[in-house]
Amino acid sequence: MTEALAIRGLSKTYGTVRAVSGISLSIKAGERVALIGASGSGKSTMMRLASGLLVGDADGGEVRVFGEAIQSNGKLSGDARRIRRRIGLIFQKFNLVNRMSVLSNVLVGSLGRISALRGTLGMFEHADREAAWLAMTQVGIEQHIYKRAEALSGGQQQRAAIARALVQRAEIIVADEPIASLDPKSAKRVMEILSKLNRTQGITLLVSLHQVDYARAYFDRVIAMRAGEVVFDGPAAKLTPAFLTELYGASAEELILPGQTEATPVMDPAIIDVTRNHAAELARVN
Ligand SMILES: Nc1ncnc2c1ncn2[C@@H]1O[C@H](COP(=O)(O)OP(=O)(O)OP(=O)(O)O)[C@@H](O)[C@H]1O
Repeated sequence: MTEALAIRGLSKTYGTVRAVSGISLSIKAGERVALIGASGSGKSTMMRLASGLLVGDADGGEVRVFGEAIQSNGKLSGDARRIRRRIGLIFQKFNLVNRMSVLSNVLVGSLGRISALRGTLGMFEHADREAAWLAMTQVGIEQHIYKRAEALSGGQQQRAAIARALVQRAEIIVADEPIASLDPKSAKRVMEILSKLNRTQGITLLVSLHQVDYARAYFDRVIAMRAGEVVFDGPAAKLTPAFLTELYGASAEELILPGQTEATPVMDPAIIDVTRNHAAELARVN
């Protein structure tokens, strides 16, 4: 089976903090993989490295997306932008441009495919708009098409972000704590949509979660991180409370008891960069 994501010997150090330490893993096309770990275990860093939003240390690590190196030896590939189009990025804080319509936000997904001129003039073709409409119906937000993104609930905004990834024709969705800011009902809906996209369209999923219950309910395979390393990679069913306590000691509580440690909604520089790019692209097309 095709390898969607191949990570070999990847590390990332911030000053004296070893955020990711020599990770190697492989995710096959069509797999759904949850990434769990206590706060600070390296999940976000790993996902940014995997998506080419961040480069690893210059000591031999490599990330391949569908066979193409997006980064190696601490350097981003010259083709990183093109390769990254195969990855749909979903963040905890949705990353929509608030003052733009839901439609415009979803159409951003097609910007990588159309010419710069058409993008600049906002000349989306009928097919682009149709794809945006279809994606919005798939996630159930078509009735909000002309509303500003900021007028939507958190769950609806996250679904708009998923629709944008669909318009982008993402083959793998890398979602960094996509449900951490949502109420349980909205969280369940988002997880069901991601799961359905995996089943019906074969979209590969790599999703980080704070709550192991969701990992067990929606994923076949779970990768658990601790202090920058992979400490478990196997079936979700194995993650019993006793096993989690063995892996994490007292920190297991934040994974076992949902809602105990809501992640702080701080935007980091990489995410701000992505938002800025979307905003600049949207400003050009509107
Ligand atoms: N930009 C940065 N500068 C310095 N240190 C960082 C930076 N980003 C992450 N770190 C550190 O790297 C380690 C891993 O952080 P990371 O955000 O990847 O963990 P996480 O598992 O995603 O945590 P959380 O669940 O709280 O989001 C932590 O010790 C963190 O403080």
